[in-house]
Amino acid sequence: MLKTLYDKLWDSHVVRADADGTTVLYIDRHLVHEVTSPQAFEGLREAGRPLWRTAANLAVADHNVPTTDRRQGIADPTSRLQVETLDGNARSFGLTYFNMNDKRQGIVHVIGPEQGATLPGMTVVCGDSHTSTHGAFGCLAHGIGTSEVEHVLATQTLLAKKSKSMLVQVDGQLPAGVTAKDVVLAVIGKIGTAGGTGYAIEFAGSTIRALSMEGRMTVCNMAIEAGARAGMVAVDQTTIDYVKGRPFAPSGPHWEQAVAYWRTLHTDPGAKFDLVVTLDAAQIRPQVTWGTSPEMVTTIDGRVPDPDQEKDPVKRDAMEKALVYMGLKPNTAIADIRIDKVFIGSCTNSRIEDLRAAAAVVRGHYRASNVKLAMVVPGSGLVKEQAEREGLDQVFKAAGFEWREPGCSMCLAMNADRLEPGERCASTSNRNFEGRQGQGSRTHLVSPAMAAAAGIAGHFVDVR
Ligand SMILES: CC(C)[C@H](C(=O)O)[C@@H](O)C(=O)O
Ligand code: SF4
Repeated sequence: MLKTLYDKLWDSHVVRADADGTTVLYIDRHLVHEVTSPQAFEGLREAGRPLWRTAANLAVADHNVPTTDRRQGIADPTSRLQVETLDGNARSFGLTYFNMNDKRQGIVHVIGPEQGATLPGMTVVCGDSHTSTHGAFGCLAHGIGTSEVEHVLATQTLLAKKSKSMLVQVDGQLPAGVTAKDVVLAVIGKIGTAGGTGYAIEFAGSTIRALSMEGRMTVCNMAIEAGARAGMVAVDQTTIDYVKGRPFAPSGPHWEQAVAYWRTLHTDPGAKFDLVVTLDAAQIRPQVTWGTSPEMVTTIDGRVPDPDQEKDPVKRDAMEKALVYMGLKPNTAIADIRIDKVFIGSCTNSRIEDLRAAAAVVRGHYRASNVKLAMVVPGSGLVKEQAEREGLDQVFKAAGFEWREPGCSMCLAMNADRLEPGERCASTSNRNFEGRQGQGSRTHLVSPAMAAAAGIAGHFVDVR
C-alpha cells in the first residue's frame, strides 16, 4: 500500500488500535516547559508514579523567564513560582533540564531541534500548541494538554485518533525578500485558520525542498494557526545535514543505521491525500496581518480591507470588530501603518537565520523616532552566542535595537515584556489575538526582515 509520510509515522508508533480508531501511540520525545507541567508532576507525585522513561524527556523554562539581566532573578511572583516549580520537578524526577542560567536554555521549540533531541521519524509531544514546529524534521509532532502531559510522563504513550491528511504543495522559486514566514502566512490567508482543522498537513513541493531547516520549522510552526494540529516535511539531505553531530543525535554505527531509516520518511509517489492545496511561490509577496487572527492577512502592497465589501455577514462582523480593536480604518494602505514597537523573536522566527535576515536590514540604519522600543530576543542561549560571534548584537545595538536574553518574551507577554494598551507592534511571532502581547496590544505578524524594516522606517515597508 502506498503511504503518506503521516501514515508511516503513525503506523510505526501504534502500540494498540481499537476498532473505533482510538489508538495508543508510543511517544519518543517529550518536551516539557514550566507552564503546562506543574499539575502533571503533581498528579504523578500524588499517585506515587515514576516516569516511564526519564531519558525521553527534556525540560526547559521559556515562557516566564526574564529577557533582561537574569542575576536579578524573576521579579513577578507568579512567573517565579512557575519556573521554580519546574526547577524542583526536574530535580526530583531526574529530568534533563536546561535552567534559566544554562546557555542551552531557550524556547522549547528552538532548543529541541538545536540539541538534536528532535530527530526524524520520532513522535514528539509537548504541552504546547507550537510543537508542530518539530514536524519540519519528518516527525509526527503536536501539542498536548496538561492531563496528557501526565499520561506521557507516566506511560510514554498517548491516546490519539488519526487525522485526515492534507498536502500543501508549494512550487517555484520565492522572489527575493520573500521568506518561509510569508509562505506560511500566505497558506493561512488561503485556507483560513479553520482550513486545517481535522488534518495533519504535509508541506511539500520544490519551494519547501529549497527551504533550510529553519525555514521549514517556521512553516510547520504555524501549521497550528491554520487549524492543523501537526505540520510536517519529508526527510531529505537538508534534514540529515542539520541533525548530524548534534548532542542528542545518534553517532557511530547508529548514525548510518538511523540515516538509512530516515531516508524512507517521505510520502510514496502516488499516495493519496484527503485534500490537496497548491500555491505558486512566484506569486507570494511579503505578508502583513491587519487583524486579530493570522488569517486576517494581506500583502505589503495591499490595503486594510473594507467590511462594506464583504458579503458574508459573519466575516463582516469579525472584520469590523478587528478593525476597531486594531485602531485601523478600511482601505488604509498597509505601508501607511505606523508602528510603536518591534519584536523580533518567538519560536517562529528567533533562529540564527532570522536574526541574520533582520540584521542585514538594519545594518547602518537607526530605529525611527516614533518607534519606542525594538527588541531582538534570540530563541536560545546558543543562538545568542552564535549571533554575537557574528557581531549581529553590535549591528542591532548600533541601530537602536535592544539585544535580550532568550525566551518567549513578548510573543505572549507572560514575562515582563509587553505592549502597553493601544500600542502597535511589528512582530515576528505567530499569534495576533486580542491581548496577545499585553492588554489592548495590537500585533501585526511579519517576517524578520519586514519587522526590522518597519523598525527603521517607522511604518511597514516593502523589503523587496
Ligand atoms: C503557554 C502555552 C500553553 C501556549 C501554547 O500552547 O501554545 C503558548 O506557548 C502560546 O503560544 O500560546
Ligand atoms: S514563543 Fe510564543 S508561540 Fe512559541 S512557545 Fe513561546 S509563547 Fe508559544
